[in-house]
Amino acid sequence: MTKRKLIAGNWKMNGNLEANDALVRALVAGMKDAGCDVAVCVPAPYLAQVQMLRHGAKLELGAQDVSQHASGAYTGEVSAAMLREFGVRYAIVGHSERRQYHGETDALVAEKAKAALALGITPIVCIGETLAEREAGRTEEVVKRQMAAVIHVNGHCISEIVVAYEPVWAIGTGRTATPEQAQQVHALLRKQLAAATPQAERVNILYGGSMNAANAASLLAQPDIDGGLIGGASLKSADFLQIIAAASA
Ligand SMILES: O=C[C@H](O)COP(=O)(O)O
Repeated sequence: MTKRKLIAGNWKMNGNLEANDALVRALVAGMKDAGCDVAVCVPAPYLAQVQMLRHGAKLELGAQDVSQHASGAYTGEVSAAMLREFGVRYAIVGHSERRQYHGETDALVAEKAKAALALGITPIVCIGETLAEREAGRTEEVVKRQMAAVIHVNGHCISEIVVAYEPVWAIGTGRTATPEQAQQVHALLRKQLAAATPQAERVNILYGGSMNAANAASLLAQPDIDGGLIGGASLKSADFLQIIAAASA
């Protein structure tokens, strides 16, 4: 049986009550026949709103981050248990924007993935090299290091995660990795997972970085690209629905 692809929207710090309402209603109406899994990762204050709007639909709910701590004096943090109360199925961890602007390290990202898994939330673990790292020929070394940290901490349940390969130079820039460039890294990650678990084929490895309605089909046709983590294009229902359609084909 072929694995279902996963299309996850990452709204980042965008949205408001009115715009979210229109977007989610359009998605729920337009994705009735989706042949892939679909999620939207929304800002924490809107989890309750989107949970209510998606009621009864196949649209899954995701968070954009999760604390590595279970509870306690950690001002500003949101725990996996809290996310669970709002029906959250996925939590992005280690997005490059959090690594870059919030100093998140490989070790912290691995702990966040562990905290999510402990509460039955699937972490979408983001990894990817910067432009400088790619140009220095360090792509393989960087993505392997980021992946290894997550495998090290989550060894026995590593097949339960989702991986998102997001080359930093492709995020929000309109400069997409070619299908071949992305496939090359995805294959490498699959191999690394296979060394850690006999169930590496189960793991959805998503591509992220300027994926849009026009380029989704060619990226998703690659053997190791099992879906997408979509930023900008997930804010427009028509574009996001076209990507969902491409992943359903
Ligand atoms: O999480 C999503 C990625 O950062 C991709 O964002 P983008 O589709 O706007 O390039």
